[in-house]
Amino acid sequence: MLRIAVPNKGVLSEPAAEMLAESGYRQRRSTKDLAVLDPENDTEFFYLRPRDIAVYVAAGTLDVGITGRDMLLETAPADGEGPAAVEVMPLGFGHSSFRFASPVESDIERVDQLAGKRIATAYPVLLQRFLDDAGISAGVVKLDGAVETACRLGVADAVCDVVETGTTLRAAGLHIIGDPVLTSEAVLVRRQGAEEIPAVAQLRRRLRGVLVARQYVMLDYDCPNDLLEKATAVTPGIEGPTVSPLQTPGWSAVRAMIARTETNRVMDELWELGARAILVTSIHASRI
Ligand SMILES: Nc1ncnc2c1ncn2[C@@H]1O[C@H](COP(=O)(O)OP(=O)(O)OP(=O)(O)O)[C@@H](O)[C@H]1O
Ligand SMILES: O=P(O)(O)OC[C@H]1O[C@H](OP(=O)(O)OP(=O)(O)O)[C@H](O)[C@@H]1O
Ligand SMILES: [Mg+2]
Repeated sequence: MLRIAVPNKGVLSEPAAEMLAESGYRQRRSTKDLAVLDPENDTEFFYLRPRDIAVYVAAGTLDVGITGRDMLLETAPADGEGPAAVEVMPLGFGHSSFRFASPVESDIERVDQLAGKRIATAYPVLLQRFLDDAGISAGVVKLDGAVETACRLGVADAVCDVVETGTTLRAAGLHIIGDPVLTSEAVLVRRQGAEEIPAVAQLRRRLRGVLVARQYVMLDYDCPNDLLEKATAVTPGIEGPTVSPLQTPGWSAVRAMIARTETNRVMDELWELGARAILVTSIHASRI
């Protein structure tokens, strides 16, 4: 039986469950359910705090889990201090960055000016590791959340926090300083050194299938044979485009996957080249 940890709350919770459902697994009906059995896939899901997921996976109690890269690194044991969980694959949602910010009216504008200051964060391990690597000595104020308010209330001079749109920072009168300490997204994790069991390999293929279906579209077009070389260079596909003869002499039909974000640019380019009947369709599911 495969045992999978899924975030029970927070921004990662819904998209993680959605991705698993799209991958053909049964998911919980109510947000109060703590576990769900999926007998058809011989799998059990456990709904846990995203911050705790890597801990269960590292201990070997659960085979794999979905959590944020930042949370995985925050809970990782120091080198040689017990088993760790490691990232297996990024899942394409829950993007954020972990960054420093200071009050707009303060004189802290660069990371090196954080020396001797108090920095509030909900990720003290990540922050301390960064400060050690950068050779900056500063005070770390550990908070549980709503970190942005710490400066206004006088417990910190700056913060190091998760930023997505930056709205929360701006509303708190803070501005970003320096480059991101870390860029994060939801990731699949498993125990370091764990042998790949067939059920995990299948889960990964299914998740990758969903990622491909979300990131790519299928493109079909008709093309004069003398333009085929140029046209297929624009649409190389993943393993090469399918080219089949059309009944109209001198023309071929081409089929290839392209990145969803490139759709209109590629269609315009093909049209300019002389391709016609250019059609785009969504991919419902895939195994690549
Ligand atoms: N806009 C966002 N706000 C917060 N976290 C985000 C955002 N976008 C992505 N994430 C990611 O989600 C995870 C944080 O999840 P969550 O907010 O559930 O945890 P938490 O803040 O510790 O818990 P809680 O808010 O319930 O106290 C991190 O991996 C973070 O990088
Ligand atoms: O850049 P933004 O799009 O504004 O998003 C980032 C904010 O969202 C998160 O808070 P959350 O809602 O998880 O509350 P918390 O701080 O209490 O955990 C995070 O800690 C930031 O405060
Ligand atoms: Mg939060």
